[in-house]
Amino acid sequence: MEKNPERERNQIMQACTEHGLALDTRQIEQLEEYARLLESINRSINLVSRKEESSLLIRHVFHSLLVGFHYPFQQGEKVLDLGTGGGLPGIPLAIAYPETDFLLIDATGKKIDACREMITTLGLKNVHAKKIRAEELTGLMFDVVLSRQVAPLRKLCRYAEKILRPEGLLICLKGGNLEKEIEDALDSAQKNNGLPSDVVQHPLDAFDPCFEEKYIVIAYR
Ligand SMILES: C[S@@+](CC[C@H](N)C(=O)[O-])C[C@H]1O[C@@H](n2cnc3c(N)ncnc32)[C@H](O)[C@@H]1O
Repeated sequence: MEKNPERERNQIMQACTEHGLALDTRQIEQLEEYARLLESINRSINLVSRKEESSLLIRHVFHSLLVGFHYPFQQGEKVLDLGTGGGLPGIPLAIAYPETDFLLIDATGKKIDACREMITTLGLKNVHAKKIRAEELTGLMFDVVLSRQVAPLRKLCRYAEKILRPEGLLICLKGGNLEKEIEDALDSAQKNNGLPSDVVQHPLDAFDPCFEEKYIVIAYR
């Protein structure tokens, strides 16, 4: 799809306003700058699919912001982005919610280096990046664990249940038919007395045709 920056900006601003996510001019500029940095770094490090670069602002940045339509992050909350890659969904959400603390983790060091470079360039103070595997993370607790296109729900639940506060949520961005995956996660949780006790799936196709068969999946304790 051909880029139309003004149309994309208006699309994002309108949807965010309608869903109670107020973004000021500086935040919009930071989101666009992040999309440019991602596109540029993506030429040397594979952070996002290259064939999708033309509408990167919509496919990746807007897609990440949609989490905020279902979970408005609060001041002082601690959020983990597990398997962040090039900072998705953590960096767009850190821009949109400057009073919330985000930690981005990934098993791949060069992706974390790229995240750190983008965080510094964008001047973000509420987001940090660390090279570590999810299963090695100890001593930290989070209000929300986020994950976009990383692992089956059952596996993400096993990681998240050890690091989520009692009322905490696991929020995933996923695609395709998720019925079997959700059933597996619920079965496994019942056997292990773990996360999740319930899973809710929210379709995203109303926000843009490129989100057809994409969902926000929320796993509750
Ligand atoms: C398909 S990429 C998605 C990246 C990003 N979330 C996005 O939406 O563009 C999956 C990422 O998860 C990371 N990953 C997979 N398993 C992980 C684990 N157990 N701990 C930390 N990172 C992991 C990989 O290194 C990779 O960068």
